[in-house]
Amino acid sequence: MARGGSERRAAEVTAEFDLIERIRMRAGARSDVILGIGDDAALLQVPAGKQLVVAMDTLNEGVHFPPETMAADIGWKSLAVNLSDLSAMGAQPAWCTLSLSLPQADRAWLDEFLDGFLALAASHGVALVGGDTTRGPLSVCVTAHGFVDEGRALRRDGARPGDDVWVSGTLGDAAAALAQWRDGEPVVSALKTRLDRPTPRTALGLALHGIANACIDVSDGLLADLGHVCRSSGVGAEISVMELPASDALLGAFDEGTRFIFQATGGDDYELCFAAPEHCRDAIEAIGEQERIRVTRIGRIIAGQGVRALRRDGSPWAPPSAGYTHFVS
Ligand SMILES: Nc1ncnc2c1ncn2[C@@H]1O[C@H](COP(=O)(O)OP(=O)(O)OP(=O)(O)O)[C@@H](O)[C@H]1O
Ligand SMILES: Cc1ncc(C[n+]2csc(CCOP(=O)(O)O)c2C)c(N)n1
Ligand SMILES: [Mg+2]
Repeated sequence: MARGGSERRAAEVTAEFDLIERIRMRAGARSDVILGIGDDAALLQVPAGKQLVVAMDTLNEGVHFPPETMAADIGWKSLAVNLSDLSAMGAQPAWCTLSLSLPQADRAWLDEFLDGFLALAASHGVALVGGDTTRGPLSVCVTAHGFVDEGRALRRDGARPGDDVWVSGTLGDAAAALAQWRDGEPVVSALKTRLDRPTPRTALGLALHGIANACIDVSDGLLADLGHVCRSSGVGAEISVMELPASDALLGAFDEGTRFIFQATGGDDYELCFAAPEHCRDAIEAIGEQERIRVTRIGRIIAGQGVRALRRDGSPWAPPSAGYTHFVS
């Protein structure tokens, strides 16, 4: 029998607090969380001599992930993209908040979501300190908070002509997985993992202090994101499309022309792109070995403006777009 308005509202109130309680029970603890989930706001202790670094990113169903994405993967990715922003600032992550908009109070979905979210949080020592739970189309908004030594953050505005341009890991896997999904093809599992479970490059970001002059994480696409660094720094850049690092899975699944588009413009990579002086080359290679992460020199910063992508013979390579942009159909 259909329930009346006040009875239905009462059931929804119970459901909301039931969900919040399930989150609170698993949120993780840190000694610098004075007051976590349960009051009007969280109370957090920033260490002396540190600056607080704050990032926020949202994932919307159908925009940031395909509707059939597993709840645990949505959980992982929603935190990963935020930790990726902190890594690009060279920050040590500490806390996060989670705003969940859910079509219905589905406990099983929430538990799986938390499995992914909290596995990544625990691996980075991050405590979930608050959030918001509402009904609406599936949307996940996370903030991540971390620390840097005063004045030491890696920023977008410090690249200088003559710097090398580097990128971590490999590029294009996530975009390739998305293309296979869109085309209704079976998605190669190594590519799908890169789309669903990006790895924040936290240790690399921390190790780049005193080395990188500028840094950004690649979310919209390499050319678009390097473009942000160039604009902020008042410089230009040249990159060699041939030098862009590719995974074996990508090399095995796509021809060169398609692969270059994914790598240079596809986005969803969550690798770090950074500018560093030439004399830091050995140090950067050593960091890559120590952190067991591939680091590849893909070009250089030049005077001027804009990012130019070049083919092997030095001729310009022009992709259909530089990267992902919201509100463009
Ligand atoms: N609605 C908003 N209100 C205030 N600041 C915003 C808003 N949207 C974006 N910003 C700010 O604009 C800057 C650029 O944000 P943007 O989302 O483009 O970068 P990003 O989060 O690093 O990239 P991506 O979202 O692709 O991962 C950031 O400083 C961000 O905090
Ligand atoms: C279903 C589906 N369609 C498209 C994409 C690709 N995509 C969406 S947003 C974005 C940039 C980063 O987002 P933001 O700038 O909002 O942080 C990218 C590369 C996807 N992942 N899933
Ligand atoms: Mg953003």
